[in-house]
Amino acid sequence: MSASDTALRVDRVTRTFANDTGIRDITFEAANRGITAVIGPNGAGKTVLFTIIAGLASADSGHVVAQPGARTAYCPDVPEFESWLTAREVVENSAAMCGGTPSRTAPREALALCGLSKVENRGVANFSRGMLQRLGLAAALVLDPDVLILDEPNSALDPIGRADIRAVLEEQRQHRCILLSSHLLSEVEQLADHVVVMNEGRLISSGTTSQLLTRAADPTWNIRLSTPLTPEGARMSEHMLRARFPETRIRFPTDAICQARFSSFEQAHTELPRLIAALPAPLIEVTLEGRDLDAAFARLIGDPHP
Ligand SMILES: Nc1ncnc2c1ncn2[C@@H]1O[C@H](COP(=O)(O)OP(=O)(O)OP(=O)(O)O)[C@@H](O)[C@H]1O
Repeated sequence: MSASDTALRVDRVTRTFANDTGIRDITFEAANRGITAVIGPNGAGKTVLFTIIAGLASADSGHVVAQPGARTAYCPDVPEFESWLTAREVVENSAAMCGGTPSRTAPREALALCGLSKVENRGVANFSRGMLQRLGLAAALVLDPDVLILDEPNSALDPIGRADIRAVLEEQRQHRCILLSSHLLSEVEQLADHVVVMNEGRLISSGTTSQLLTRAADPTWNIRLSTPLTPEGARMSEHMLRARFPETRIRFPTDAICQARFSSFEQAHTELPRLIAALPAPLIEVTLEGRDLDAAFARLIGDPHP
């Protein structure tokens, strides 16, 4: 990533606590347009990292380098607001912190974007956690930040709310650097350009979403046949294919799927087309097993039961 494409560089950031928890030696870069997701199990250090990037906490060592004059907004997972304010007042107060610089997003527009127009005049005291999350995002958007940090922005949202916020982030990614953490890995997979994986305070992987999926994937393919085989046909095919491809683990988990596990992606590159040609029926689909972020994440953090 060139310096002009980089919104911020996290350089060997360490912050530890008395109980030996915290984060250690975290280094990565985030692009100035797009979504960088930070994922990791509970206690991995995502919030500690975000509060340091946002300037709300300091590191023991290391640096966070942003573009000169860049504005940062941080939204915690369930933000808290003064209970006597209305939603609109919360967002207007936030906009007032812009210090006279015109924001790309006006308060009422931000409320509308986050699905809060109908309740903009309601007091926030009785807002649900999901509504507070929407409001936190609206209050952050009116600041027109160059770096928008969202700590688990969808943890309290229902499926419709998640789709709404996903649409907002899809649009906002064109204007700013968005850093987000989430345990909903299917959401991350749809949204993120770059994924940073943390575990027990350390960075264990950083790369584009597709690099991560490929790096963590197993060289196992499921080949779906157009016509199911008889049990006898499947047994005979398995026998014949195993004899012909002795280095590949071949089985028929169902009567219409041949599963082939290669020793490496390199071996698969040469063997998979030959195996397909040797199948007893035409195929309709070839998919890489476990090529989703949940499976990649489980493998990266060493979960023996992904
Ligand atoms: N102020 C603090 N004092 C002591 N320990 C802390 C403090 N803040 C965080 N920790 C510890 O640092 C570790 C990382 O915490 P953090 O909240 O960043 O995790 P997380 O990845 O955000 O987890 P979750 O997914 O559960 O939100 C945890 O073990 C936590 O107990």
